[in-house]
Amino acid sequence: MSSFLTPDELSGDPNRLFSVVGKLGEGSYGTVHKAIHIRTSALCALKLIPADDVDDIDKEISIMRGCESDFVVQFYGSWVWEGYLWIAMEYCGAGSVADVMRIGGATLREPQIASVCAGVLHGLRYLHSRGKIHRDIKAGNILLTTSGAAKLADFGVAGQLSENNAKRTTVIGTPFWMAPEVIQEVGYNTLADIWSLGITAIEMADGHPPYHKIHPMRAIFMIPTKPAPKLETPSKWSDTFNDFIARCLTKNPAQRPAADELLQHPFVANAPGASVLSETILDVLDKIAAGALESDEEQEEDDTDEHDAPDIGTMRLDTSTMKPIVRAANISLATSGTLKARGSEPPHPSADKNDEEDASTGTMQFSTMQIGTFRPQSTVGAGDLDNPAAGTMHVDGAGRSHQPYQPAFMQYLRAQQQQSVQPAPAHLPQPPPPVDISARTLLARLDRTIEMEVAAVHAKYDSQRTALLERIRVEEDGL
Ligand SMILES: Nc1ncnc2c1ncn2[C@@H]1O[C@H](COP(=O)(O)OP(=O)(O)OP(=O)(O)O)[C@@H](O)[C@H]1O
Repeated sequence: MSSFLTPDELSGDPNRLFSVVGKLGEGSYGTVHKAIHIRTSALCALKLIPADDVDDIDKEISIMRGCESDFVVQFYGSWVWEGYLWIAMEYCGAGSVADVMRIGGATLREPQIASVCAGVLHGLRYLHSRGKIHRDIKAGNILLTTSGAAKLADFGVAGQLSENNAKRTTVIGTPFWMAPEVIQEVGYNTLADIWSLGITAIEMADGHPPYHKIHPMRAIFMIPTKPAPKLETPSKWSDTFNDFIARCLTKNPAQRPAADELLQHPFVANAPGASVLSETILDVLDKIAAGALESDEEQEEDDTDEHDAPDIGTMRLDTSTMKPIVRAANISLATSGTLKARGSEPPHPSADKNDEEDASTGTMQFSTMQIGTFRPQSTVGAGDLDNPAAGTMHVDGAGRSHQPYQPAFMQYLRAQQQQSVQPAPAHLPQPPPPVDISARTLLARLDRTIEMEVAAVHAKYDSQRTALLERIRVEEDGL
């Protein structure tokens, strides 16, 4: 699939090209919105990143731009416009695998995990054959279409290997999913992604990665020193699945199989097609339509009161200090359309107390400052978009502060949001309920309805087709 954008649309103000339907989620670098390309009516996802970290951003774009695979989210175009980088990309209607598990309230079944792993391995085979390392494989970075196809996304920390530089040493990724050799800084290559896939398979089965109850900074020390993790209850799963995980989680990268080889493993070689996820996705879309996101938001607010510790997002390198940065992925709610983003598991509330354990316990002494810097969401540019009340100011190189630019559609969405949440003062009569629904709201509703109908048609087609194929197979076998 190539971009629907014409060359002249790739310059100038992107506001004129898209009608934004609502927010899909928020990562550690920016916000993602569902949008319609006005000229073609094509749906797409728009990622907005404050353009103050140009090196990182250029890398994400150049890696995405060069990819043409059904297993990698398609890049359509990008613009730098008044302080923000806009990236238009393929829209994946079911959100991330992490979203599906969270909103569905359940982990995935073994055939579903096999189907996702097969998609991820196809995506990795494609990337690795081009010398690219994803470096952040986890359920939150695997997107699903409404028909259940898995695609790799979020190339914010991906790396490119060259002939002169066949191994990387930068510590990067999300702590629980990191391969031992990445943490040890002994040099790593594409096989680091295979380790992260093994951890992701455990995440899809158990609902969280190994060591999730331990502070991520401590987990970083445990991953290289402890034996490779396994499923929480191996006996609940097939031997084939247990073996697939053991192969991915081979501690010595020299013995770890590559994506090509793993695609022959019976766990993925016999994996069912994407339709195995259809029912779960339909259920999730139903829950969203029934207001699951709204109740989720309330829950999120309650949780925020209880736990002060930040969610841990992807680690990236601070180019000025050459130390990893852990940005808090304090993610807010999708206002319409698809799914809310989910960060990594929050660190255990009591974990900080244990940061500096006695070396005699076998745990290395460390403090978070040695590993990197926690940056609360309020200091991350993207957070400013949604929280003008926090009044966060950006400071430019000359020390001048300035309010961040807001794209026109963000101002519109925010005004709409404020209208819907601000109660009238108690002493004034309540205004009559609004009867004049805006065209944008109607369009958003229409879009959501059609999307669900298309997903339902897909699911129906897939199940009838599977049944007919089975009948054909039985009839032909009987001949
Ligand atoms: N192409 C897309 N189609 C549909 N939803 C998307 C798309 N891209 C992102 N999203 C949604 O937006 C959320 C945020 O995505 P983003 O890539 O900014 O951050 P993340 O990967 O969740 O976090 P981090 O950057 O910390 O790894 C995703 O979790 C997903 O719910």
